[in-house]
Amino acid sequence: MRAYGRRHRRWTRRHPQPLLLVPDEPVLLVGLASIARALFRYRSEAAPIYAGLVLAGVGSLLHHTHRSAWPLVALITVLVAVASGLRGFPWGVERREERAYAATATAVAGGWLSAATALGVSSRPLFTVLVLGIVVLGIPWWSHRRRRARVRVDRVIHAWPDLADTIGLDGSRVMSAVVDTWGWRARMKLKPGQSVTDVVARVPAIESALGTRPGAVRVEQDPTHAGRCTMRVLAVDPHAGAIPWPGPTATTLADPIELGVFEDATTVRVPLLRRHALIGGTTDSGKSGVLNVVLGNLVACPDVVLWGIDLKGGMELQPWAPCLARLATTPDEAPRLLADAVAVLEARAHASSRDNSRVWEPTPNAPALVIVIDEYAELADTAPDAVGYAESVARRGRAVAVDLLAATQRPTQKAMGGGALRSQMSIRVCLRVRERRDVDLILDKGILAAGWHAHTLDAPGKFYVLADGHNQPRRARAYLVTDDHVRDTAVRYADQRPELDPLSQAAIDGPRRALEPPRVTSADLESALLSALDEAPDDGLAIPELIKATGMSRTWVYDRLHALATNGRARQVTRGRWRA
Ligand SMILES: Nc1ncnc2c1ncn2[C@@H]1O[C@H](COP(=O)(O)OP(=O)(O)OP(=O)(O)O)[C@@H](O)[C@H]1O
Repeated sequence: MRAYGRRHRRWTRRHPQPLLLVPDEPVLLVGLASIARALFRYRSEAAPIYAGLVLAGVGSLLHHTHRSAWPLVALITVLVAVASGLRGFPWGVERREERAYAATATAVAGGWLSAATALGVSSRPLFTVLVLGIVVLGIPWWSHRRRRARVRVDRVIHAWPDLADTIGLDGSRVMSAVVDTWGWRARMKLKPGQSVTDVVARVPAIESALGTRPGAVRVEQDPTHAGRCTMRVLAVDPHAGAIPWPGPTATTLADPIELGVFEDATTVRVPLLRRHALIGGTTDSGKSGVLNVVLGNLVACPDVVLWGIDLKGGMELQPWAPCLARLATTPDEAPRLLADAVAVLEARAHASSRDNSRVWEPTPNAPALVIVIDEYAELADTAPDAVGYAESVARRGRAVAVDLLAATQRPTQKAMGGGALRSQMSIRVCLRVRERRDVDLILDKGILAAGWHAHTLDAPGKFYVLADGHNQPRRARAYLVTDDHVRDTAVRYADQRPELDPLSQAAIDGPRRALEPPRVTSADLESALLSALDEAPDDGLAIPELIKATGMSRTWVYDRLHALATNGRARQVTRGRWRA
């Protein structure tokens, strides 16, 4: 018997028989049901045809029942087309190109319906126009990337219960999904007892089931619920090509600046208020690109006055000139500009201590002052007088909202003042560097060993950022701001730039000071310590961080902290950690 079974199995393997399904339902019903299922499944692809059929049906009905209503149909068409073009209403589209498409499609469809109401669907040119309209308007619809992505995601969500069974996450559910530029993200609810660790362990299986490239799926825990997580699916590698700048997103200096995107397609957001920034990288690494992203945002902020120093003859900053209140392009102008910045910060510091206010809150009437320096090493070489002022601004400017934004190709010890300037720069952006040791010079000592491998960055605009909230080595790519973007943005905001407040302007207009390198007074150092304590996180700053912020010795820092603690201006949060 067993031998017969074996022979039979072998025979059926060699001579496979067609599978004969015997449905319980009548064949016609089963056939209709599968057609209906297919029509429903491909509803997005077939939408232009369905829309054409609906138009033909409604047109025919209106022609027979309300032939004289065609002007009303035409009027409604105009109103809806205008609303879709301006607001995306009622189609729920936001992007400009999508709104334009919606308005055109509405106008064509409504125009055709008005004509069909008056003349009848079968009148000769109308039928041809309908078919042509379906084909012509269907082409952008069928090729639209976001629509296709949305359909793919819908299908994945639909098929998820089966996929989840296959990959060992049975019982998990996709609650919602959103399509974006890089792919899509879904909120998932796990079966009781499952955790995000189970999902992370199955990421390769998920990638295989979804048919993505390896590394395309990331999973993040929902911070409010242990049984929920977000699954991010990257359809394209965000760093594969240049990423177009979406335009300014900041409307005040208090808004973080969006510099670009990390490898997992999350946006790089960096807060600039009361912080100095250093951008370093070898030639053609994209330093001016990063400066342009920052400037493109700052020109849109009505609470920032911008000054620029560009000793490469204004090559980089000149296009922003309509938005810069001052631009120094020679070794003579640069120290004068920085000396004026020091005068502004001194006047503000004096006013703040008189009014007993600790920090300068930028507003359009009392704006912050941001000084952008392209190629800082050039400044150190050709205008050494300016360096003392720049360091003074770096040390004392934060509390009074006078900030530096410096780019440098050669982050030499000399240019960086032996690290004194760098230590004041709490935002550091490191693009591609030629030598490994430059990573330590731009970012921080020992950081190369911690995985910040900027020497391996392989395309312009790629960078690492070290700043508040960015303490891990994650590769990012800056948005690409084209020359046209720069020109358009500069023209757009040129008329909206604020002026310095009267106090700061008076400090500049006052008697000209001799260009001596500023002396560092104990009041300066104390204000640097106070501003560091003011900006300290809730758990305070450690003594080495305060030593770095002031450039002073441990003993000096301890002495001042105890004196400030006695006056109630500083407190020890935990052992060895202080804040205001
Ligand atoms: N974010 C970016 N994405 C893609 N390409 C970029 C990006 N930033 C810059 N580039 C390209 O890299 C090239 C050099 O950029 P950029 O001028 O900003 O470099 P740089 O470091 O300022 O150079 P230099 O040291 O000579 O001033 C340009 O051709 C630019 O188009």
